[in-house]
Amino acid sequence: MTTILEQGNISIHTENIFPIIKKALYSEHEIFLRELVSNAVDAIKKLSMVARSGEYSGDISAPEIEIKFDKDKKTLSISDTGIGMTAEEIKKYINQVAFSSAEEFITKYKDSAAEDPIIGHFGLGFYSSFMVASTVEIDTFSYKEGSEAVHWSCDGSTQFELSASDRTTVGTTITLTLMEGEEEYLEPARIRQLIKTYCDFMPVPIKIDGEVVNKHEAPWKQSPSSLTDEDYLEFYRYLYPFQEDPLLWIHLNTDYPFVVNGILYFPKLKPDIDITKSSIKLYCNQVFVTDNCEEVVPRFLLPLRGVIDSTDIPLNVSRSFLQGDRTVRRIADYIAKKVGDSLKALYRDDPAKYIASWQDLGNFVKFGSLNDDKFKEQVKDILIFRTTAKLGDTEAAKVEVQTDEGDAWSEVSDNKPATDAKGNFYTTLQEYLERNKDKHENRVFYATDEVSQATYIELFRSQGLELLFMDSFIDTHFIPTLEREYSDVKFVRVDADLDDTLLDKEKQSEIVDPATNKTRDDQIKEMFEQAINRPRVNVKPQALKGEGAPPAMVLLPEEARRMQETMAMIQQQEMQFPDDHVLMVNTAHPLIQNLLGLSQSTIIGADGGSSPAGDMATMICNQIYDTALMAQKGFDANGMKTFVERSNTLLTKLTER
Ligand SMILES: Nc1ncnc2c1ncn2[C@@H]1O[C@H](COP(=O)(O)OP(=O)(O)OP(=O)(O)O)[C@@H](O)[C@H]1O
Repeated sequence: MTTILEQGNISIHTENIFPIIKKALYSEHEIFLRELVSNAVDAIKKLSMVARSGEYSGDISAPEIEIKFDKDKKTLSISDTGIGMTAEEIKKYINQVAFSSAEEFITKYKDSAAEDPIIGHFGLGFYSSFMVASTVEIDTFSYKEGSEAVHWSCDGSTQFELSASDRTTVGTTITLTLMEGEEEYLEPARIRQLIKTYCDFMPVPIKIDGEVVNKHEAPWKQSPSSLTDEDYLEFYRYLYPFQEDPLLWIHLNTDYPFVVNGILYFPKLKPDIDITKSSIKLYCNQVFVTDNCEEVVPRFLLPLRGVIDSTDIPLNVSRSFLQGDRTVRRIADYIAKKVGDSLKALYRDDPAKYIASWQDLGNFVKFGSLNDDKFKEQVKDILIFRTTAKLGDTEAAKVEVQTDEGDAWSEVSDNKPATDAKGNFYTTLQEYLERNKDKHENRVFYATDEVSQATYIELFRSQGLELLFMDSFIDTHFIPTLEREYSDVKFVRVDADLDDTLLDKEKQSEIVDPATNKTRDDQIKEMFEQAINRPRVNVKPQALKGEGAPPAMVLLPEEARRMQETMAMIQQQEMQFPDDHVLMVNTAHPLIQNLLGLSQSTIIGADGGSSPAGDMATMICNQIYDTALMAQKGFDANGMKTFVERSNTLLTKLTER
């Protein structure tokens, strides 16, 4: 058994702890203003609660806070029309550090307090004024009947003085005599700027030199039904002046299991966006806390903008505390889920708007999916791609949406697939795979550039094959994620390889030269190989279906191209066009058939040297190759010169005949 030698109370010497509270509790001096104005707002709220309960019958119609300066006396004063304090209350709440009235007050007036929460909690904020003031005075007159106005003063030591005051109006004035070095707080412009930062949305008008300087209405605290689109946009423009309007917004509104209000806006995402920086502003009860929201907002939501307000996020806490805090993590999860739900609801209720914003919204949804598995799961049904298919009425947008009431999932389907402004249709990957499973099961054909891949796209389209456009800057990174998700599915770029459905099997090559066992395809391959004379180009004769199919196409096999893209990304360079590529020669095209005839006619007449027809065939092979290359990449100066010269020579020769 342990023998207890002594038991007792730990004693704290106020003289020692006081400087610590004054200096170390707050990182920045300017915070004092936020604290004093918060106290003033609390006092005003308290008076109106008391009035509502019938305990006060005086006038509460013009609540306000007024800030005044006296440069000669070096004083700054903050007056409020709040509840005031009696001498007893000063002794209790001010003289006893870390003794807040909030708890007592909230217990007593709990119905009103739930509607309009009090900011202060700790009973420390007032003392932050000693960071900048050598003397702090309180002049206060309580609403309580029979009370007398009192004056309190303290010079920063643990001594105070309490005396009678000649104040006649209910409320409180706090007067700070500023210390040397803190004169900046005598400048109205500086105080105005601090009020704008910290107190702009506090619910009471704050006057400096007779003029109200804060906005004093917080749209995020209003009910969404009372706000118009224009109100939301106006608020966005107020928060982020000179920025492009946002695509859409979400109004957060929850009381349980924690209080979170806010408005989050989706801006247009630019490729050069800094995804590690947040510009969401964090508030606690309409008091600005920080615009570094990295801990409260999931990383992938950082590109969003707007305001989050939560009483459950403590005001005076450090970064590391926020990171480890369970409530903060749950708030972050809640926000992510809410964002996902809102996007689903938009897709369900207004697919046209969803599609119209998709160009930008899509980047965001993909970015979120890349970064957060839960979010990926949530948005997988609303991840859409522009398709070359013309979708009929039955191919409706389907999405499951969680109802607000609970966990019931309802499947909603609308019969008219929406299009974008240009009449393009959009589809989910699931729908694409389902629609095309008979033609090409588990293969997704995609294009990344409508202009440069036009020939390829046209070939697919003419054969009734459906292509998806994956042409945003994030898609290159996103395709591998999709492949992991749909492990049986292969993604093939339109210029990677020709699908069997595009080939005319009946025109497959038969043996034409019994002596050498060569097929016609072999002859075509040889002819091109000799003519273009590029060992790294793989000439591949194939018969394409369809009259519109081109005589030749340059193909970049999927795997090799992706390797090249990754290399380019690592080296932060643009992708070089690979020397190793495929030249697909369409043996079904009349030009190729004629060309083979032309080159063979030269063999007969040839005596070892070059013949005019042979030269012509070589020239045409090169022209065909260059034209095919042109669909993939531009020429360099030399290539362009050769191409133009050869074109002119060919035309000249043609007209000579
Ligand atoms: N302007 C004021 N009018 C009336 N009472 C006030 C005023 N300023 C302070 N008080 C009283 O003094 C108490 C202590 O204030 P203080 O700022 O130190 O702490 P708090 O506001 O309760 O909590 P926090 O530390 O979170 O700010 C308050 O709870 C309130 O009762």
